[in-house]
Amino acid sequence: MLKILRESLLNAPIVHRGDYHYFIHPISDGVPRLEPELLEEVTDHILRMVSRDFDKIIAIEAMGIPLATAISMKTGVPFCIIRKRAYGLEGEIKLSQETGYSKGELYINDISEGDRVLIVDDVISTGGTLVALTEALKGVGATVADIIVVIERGDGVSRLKKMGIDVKTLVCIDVTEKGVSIEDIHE
Ligand SMILES: O=P(O)(O)OC[C@H]1O[C@H](OP(=O)(O)OP(=O)(O)O)[C@H](O)[C@@H]1O
Ligand code: HPA
Repeated sequence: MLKILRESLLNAPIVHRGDYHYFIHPISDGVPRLEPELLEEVTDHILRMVSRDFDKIIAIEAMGIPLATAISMKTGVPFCIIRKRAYGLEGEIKLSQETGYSKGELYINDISEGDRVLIVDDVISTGGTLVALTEALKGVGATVADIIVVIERGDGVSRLKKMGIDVKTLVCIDVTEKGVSIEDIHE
């Protein structure tokens, strides 16, 4: 299980974004191409790890989108995208996103009080994105049924755990300038 994910991570190239060693991978970048076999391997695994008790899937632009699309088609549950662009619709919520290498704004639309959401994303690193998103969802009154992230690096998961928020991940990696190594894989 997760054979394609494991092998593709071990072959991922590294580039520098300031001091940050950034790995480039089909799931986190769509580069190189995302083969359907990898997307299916990852999506099937996600569906084995989460409770099925959600009525909306939330994806974070950009690379949460292919995952949410596949999960939506397998479950019949609709998905909403947290966008980097404002629409100016009534009720739109703006949040500040800070990652290990970038800062920007995210905008939530069409999430309401009482929604039970599955949050899906490609990578968790510092946890900055998920901290901001989960706080905003709490403000809206939505319930988070599960948070599932494919690739874990850094201390984001323990940062969220200290806040009482459980994040499930498929694989935990370490990234140096030499490449990716696998620390833990949830097969
Ligand atoms: O845990 P953090 O340090 O917050 O990092 C994780 C975030 O970084 C990436 O987003 P990015 O803004 O690079 O978007 P992308 O999906 O467009 O690559 C990734 O998709 C997560 O959303
Ligand atoms: O190193 C990374 N690579 C791809 N996406 C990411 N999102 C956070 N860190 C990374």
